[in-house]
Amino acid sequence: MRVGVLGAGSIGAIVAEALRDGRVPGAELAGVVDPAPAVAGLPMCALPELLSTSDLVVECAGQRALAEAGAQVLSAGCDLLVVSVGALAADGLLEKLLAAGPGAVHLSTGAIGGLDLLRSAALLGPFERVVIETTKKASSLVQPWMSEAEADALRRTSSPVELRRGPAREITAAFPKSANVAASVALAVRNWDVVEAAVIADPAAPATSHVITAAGPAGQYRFEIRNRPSPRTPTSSRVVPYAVLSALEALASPRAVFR
Ligand SMILES: NC(=O)C1=CN([C@@H]2O[C@H](COP(=O)(O)OP(=O)(O)OC[C@H]3O[C@@H](n4cnc5c(N)ncnc54)[C@H](O)[C@@H]3O)[C@@H](O)[C@H]2O)C=CC1
Ligand SMILES: O=C([O-])CC(=O)C(=O)O
Repeated sequence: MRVGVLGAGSIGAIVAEALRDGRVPGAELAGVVDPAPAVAGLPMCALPELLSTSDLVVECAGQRALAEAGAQVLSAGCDLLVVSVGALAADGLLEKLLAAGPGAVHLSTGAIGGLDLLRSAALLGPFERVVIETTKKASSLVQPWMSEAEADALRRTSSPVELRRGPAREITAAFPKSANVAASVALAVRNWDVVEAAVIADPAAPATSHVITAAGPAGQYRFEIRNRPSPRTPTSSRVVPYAVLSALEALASPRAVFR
């Protein structure tokens, strides 16, 4: 399987290096598209060239890049592995991608787990309540839409502060580099409206945490994830490129894969 990488920042660079170095059985690196890659020594190319040489493209370039390039990837016949899952909160984007085929759409589990169980349980009956609370280092959560006063208070805070709480669709759009996981949970439970998401800024947070609680007819669940942040891009957890590599391994050589 020839894999193209769209976006070679903290996630994509690790994915591209592993593919280049032959560390994913059955997969090889077709090329990398990024105007400003995080590392040197990758085989850079333009998007049209990537699409003509890849069987599958991994998007690790951000929500806007997925919205702009996703349909083009799929209509070129490449499968697409999405990391910026939160882009799918935009009205109609998932439908547009699914209609753009022949390429198939895959979603990365990214920074969290439990999605398989939530997905299974949602088949028995709708969840009554689902909450995902994300806590990150305060300084990494400043957003362009914040007022100068709010951004300043966030940089200076000495205690944890809940920045926003609301529907998953709104929170993932408000924190596009930090709350893709809220969209992943909503897609797993098959219902955007039941999922409440919160983003909490903690100046002293040694790790990024995601706490997912869910209750429905199949049972009650609580997943608590504490991830080390990426040293390069602290909004992203260090495990995310390895979630991508695990998915690529399963797609390229499916041997005893959990489904
Ligand atoms: N599903 C999940 O659990 C998670 C999803 N993410 C998503 O992954 C994205 C990438 O994360 P990182 O690698 O940590 O960010 P990063 O900022 O380190 O890297 C992003 C890279 O994409 C490049 N880029 C931007 N627009 C591009 C375009 N149109 N075409 C090609 N390259 C482009 C940038 O130059 C940069 O090198 C985040 O923005 C976020 O949306 C991040 C963490 C977890
Ligand atoms: O990496 C993480 O912990 C989560 C993240 O940034 C996101 O969901 O956008």
